[in-house]
Amino acid sequence: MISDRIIVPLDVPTLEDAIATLDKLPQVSFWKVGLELFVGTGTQILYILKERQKRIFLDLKFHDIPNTIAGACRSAKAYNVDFLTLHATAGRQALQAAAQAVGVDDFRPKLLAITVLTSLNSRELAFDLKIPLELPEYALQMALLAKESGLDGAVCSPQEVAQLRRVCGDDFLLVCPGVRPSWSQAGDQRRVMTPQAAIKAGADYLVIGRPITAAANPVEAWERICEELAAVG
Ligand SMILES: O=C(O)c1cc(=O)[nH]c(=O)n1[C@@H]1O[C@H](COP(=O)(O)O)[C@@H](O)[C@H]1O
Repeated sequence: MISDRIIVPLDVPTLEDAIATLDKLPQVSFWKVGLELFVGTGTQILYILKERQKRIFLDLKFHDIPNTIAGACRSAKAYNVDFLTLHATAGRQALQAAAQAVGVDDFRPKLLAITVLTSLNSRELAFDLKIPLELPEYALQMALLAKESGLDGAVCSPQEVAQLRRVCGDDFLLVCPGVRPSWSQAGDQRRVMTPQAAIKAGADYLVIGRPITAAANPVEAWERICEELAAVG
């Protein structure tokens, strides 16, 4: 089902808020737990999601030295989450250490590398971060580094997903935040596309938060996105 390819982030500060969001949207099968909720409330939400038989994307975006990354990945594996993120810019050794730490069994989380955050534009990449490559080329290089290092996939903007799909192949998972239906606000996202365009361009999964969770009627927003995606076929 196309709706199983939409991941909704639980970007809220408390467990009560998270549970209220889960209760409001029982149709959602895949939830993302990120820094705000995890730092604020710890691991309890992971058990709640498991009890409700939901898939879990643990988005802690590790960025550290290889030894620390490996330990963090081993610790995260214990929660039986489906996806886990780390920054490609942690470097080849750290990415390889992460892949080795989670192992090859069926219960390991799929490791996804952040390429270039969807809140950045090409000007910031060049002038603030001093990256001399064009943004799409840099995102592609980060994805290739992740693939060569043994990761399962990458997180990228929908604006780069077609190129990453072409070069990285069909068995490399591509997860796209920065997704905005035509009727929603971009907010702090800089490189956005609509859900239909992102799926057509080759995304496996879409991360869509505020257009659903901050909508006046989240269920209606969710259904509208699902209907729009169903039309893609
Ligand atoms: O790793 C992520 O999920 C992520 C990577 C990225 O480049 N951009 C990005 O927005 N995200 C996450 O995707 C979600 C997007 O939420 P909305 O902007 O509300 O749709 C947030 O939870 C972000 O932390």
